[in-house]
Amino acid sequence: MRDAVWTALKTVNDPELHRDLVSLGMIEHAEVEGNVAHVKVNLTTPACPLKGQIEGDVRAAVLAVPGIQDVVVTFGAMVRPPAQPALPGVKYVLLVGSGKGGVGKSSVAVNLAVSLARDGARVGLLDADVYGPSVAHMMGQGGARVTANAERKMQPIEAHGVRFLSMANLSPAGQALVWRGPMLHSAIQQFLKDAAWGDLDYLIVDLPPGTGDVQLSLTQTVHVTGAVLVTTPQDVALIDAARALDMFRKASVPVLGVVENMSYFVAPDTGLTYDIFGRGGSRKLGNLPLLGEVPLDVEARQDADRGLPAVLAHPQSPAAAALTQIARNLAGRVSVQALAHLPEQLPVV
Ligand SMILES: Nc1ncnc2c1ncn2[C@@H]1O[C@H](COP(=O)(O)OP(=O)(O)OP(=O)(O)O)[C@@H](O)[C@H]1O
Repeated sequence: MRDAVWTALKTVNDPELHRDLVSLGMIEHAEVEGNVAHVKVNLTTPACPLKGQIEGDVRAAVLAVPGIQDVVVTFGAMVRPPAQPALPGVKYVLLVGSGKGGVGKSSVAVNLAVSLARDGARVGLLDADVYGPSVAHMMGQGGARVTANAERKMQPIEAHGVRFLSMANLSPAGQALVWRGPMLHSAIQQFLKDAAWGDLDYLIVDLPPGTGDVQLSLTQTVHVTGAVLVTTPQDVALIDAARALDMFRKASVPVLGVVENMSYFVAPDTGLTYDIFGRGGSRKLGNLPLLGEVPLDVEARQDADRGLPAVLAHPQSPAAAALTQIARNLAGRVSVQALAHLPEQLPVV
């Protein structure tokens, strides 16, 4: 019966990778006790967006095996290392960029990082928005100071399950940075290479808005896995987003998808929906996967101001639910991209 269960599992495909779970090395074990099958599936990311579907497909396939009365499906997860790690110990570097300022790029970066960590991934967050570093405040750590460890490396600050570094925790509050390109380049290098990030599945990088020195520095310093483009749906934002898209393409950074922020607003008193900036506008950016639409949300803004990311403070709110799903969709896209060129048979992890 055990063999029949394995044969049944070979008919279940990962919905995104379009290959069966056995050849993908995702079945950690499949045993039969009496008439109950116990199957452990090792996902390619703890933030798997299709866990429910995989569970349903496994159950259906195994229950079809004659003699099996019940199936217990458990899950583990290990983010597979890419062929080329981004940095020593860091599997994937994901840039969060925008064309225009103020479209919610930092809010998205913070909530993506916290959401992936909540799902069980090891996550770092680098605030590379050196001119307007807001990540520290949004993480509730505006007053914290970065220290050096025994090896004289910068020690990331830990908050909400995420390790992060921001210029805001290095320079005195309220002081402007007046830096030229080469200084910025070395600051970014230090943040990436002279910091004790430890082992990370994902390092999320909040870029400054627009197309400039920092973006270039980053793509020259590490192997970037991909970028997420945040935009609001109105034409003036989309024009700048298209420019950012072009920059990523020229730097050979794959754009993993678009987040449409401030997509719509649901009035709390009437429940009526208002498309203030023109919902769905980000589809004009062409054939990019839409990772999700985040509504305008007063609570999410208040949460950001008091340093508690919305996915933690109000996880059930529509904005937080959208951000959680976006984080999972992104993790799914990273797995797909990383595992796109698979050998025929992968070892079980
Ligand atoms: N969906 C949303 N609903 C309500 N407020 C939001 C939403 N997204 C972002 N905000 C608020 O809008 C403001 C700007 O957001 P944020 O700082 O994330 O933008 P940004 O694109 O990173 O800006 P910058 O150009 O400074 O880098 C913040 O006060 C944030 O809390």
